[in-house]
Amino acid sequence: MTQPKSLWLVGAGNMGGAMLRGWIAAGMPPSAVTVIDPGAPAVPDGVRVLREPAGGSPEVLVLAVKPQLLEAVAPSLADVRPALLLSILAGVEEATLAARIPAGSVVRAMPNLPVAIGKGVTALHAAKSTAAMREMAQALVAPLGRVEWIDSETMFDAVTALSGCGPGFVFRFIDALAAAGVSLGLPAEQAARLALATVEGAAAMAAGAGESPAVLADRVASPGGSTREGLNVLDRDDALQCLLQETLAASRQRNVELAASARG
Ligand SMILES: NC(=O)C1=CN([C@@H]2O[C@H](COP(=O)(O)OP(=O)(O)OC[C@H]3O[C@@H](n4cnc5c(N)ncnc54)[C@H](O)[C@@H]3O)[C@@H](O)[C@H]2O)C=CC1
Ligand SMILES: O=C(O)[C@@H]1CCC=N1
Repeated sequence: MTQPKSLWLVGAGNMGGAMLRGWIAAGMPPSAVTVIDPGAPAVPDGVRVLREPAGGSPEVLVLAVKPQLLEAVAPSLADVRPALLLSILAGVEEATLAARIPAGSVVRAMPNLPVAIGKGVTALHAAKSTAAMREMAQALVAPLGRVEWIDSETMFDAVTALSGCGPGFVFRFIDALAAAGVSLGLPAEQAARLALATVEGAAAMAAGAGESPAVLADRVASPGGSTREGLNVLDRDDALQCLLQETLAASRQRNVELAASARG
């Protein structure tokens, strides 16, 4: 990996912390990283933690605070001149970021929580970045899992809804699968183990298979069998499809609102 000489992580909560764990596990030297977070988060050994910037500029600044905090945080970064600003703020556009933080290049990123274990997805977009800083951004997130460049920033809110928020929806599905098992009489703890292992195995199989998930689903559903009966419930009036469309549309709409309020 092309290591940045210095990286500031502004905000090391759930997502910033997950990226930091992923980077350190992938071999980034802790001494290259400074976390700036007044919440005094727990960080890997050797990572410096400051409550606020204390002068100087890093090569890479990763912005990982809540989108609603951009206005409050930006003044403390007004004199910081990173070569690359990598923002993971949901909804907040590159132009909004560039107007507040004087970085050489701005790259927008949308990671998801499994980056902590190197199994995440990170979407990237950069309208005005130099090629070198695009490469730096890509090299930075590559050890965290899959990387996808998004052609148009207008698609970023949709990507955020799908892969950024997606783990939340999958975690909820695992719980719902287990609860449905409990409703059939299974003990709760056993149902939870069965649901989790089933999703883990099915996802790993789908990731490694040459066939689509639709073909794999048909392979589970032997004609006249019980899986088909269950799939008929999910497919009736496109019930599952409609539910997920509504789910992603609601998430995307929230990102649109966050972008509008960050624009000011
Ligand atoms: N949680 C997730 O799965 C994902 C989150 N994101 C984005 O990541 C960003 C952070 O979200 P979470 O980590 O979930 O939130 P969080 O609330 O867990 O973390 C935010 C962190 O910012 C810190 N903070 C507050 N004020 C600060 C300041 N003035 N300077 C520096 N740090 C400050 C807090 O102490 C906290 O540690 C958001 O913009 C969100 O859109 C993006 C993809 C996925
Ligand atoms: O829900 C949130 O605010 C963030 C954005 C993407 C995933 N989590």
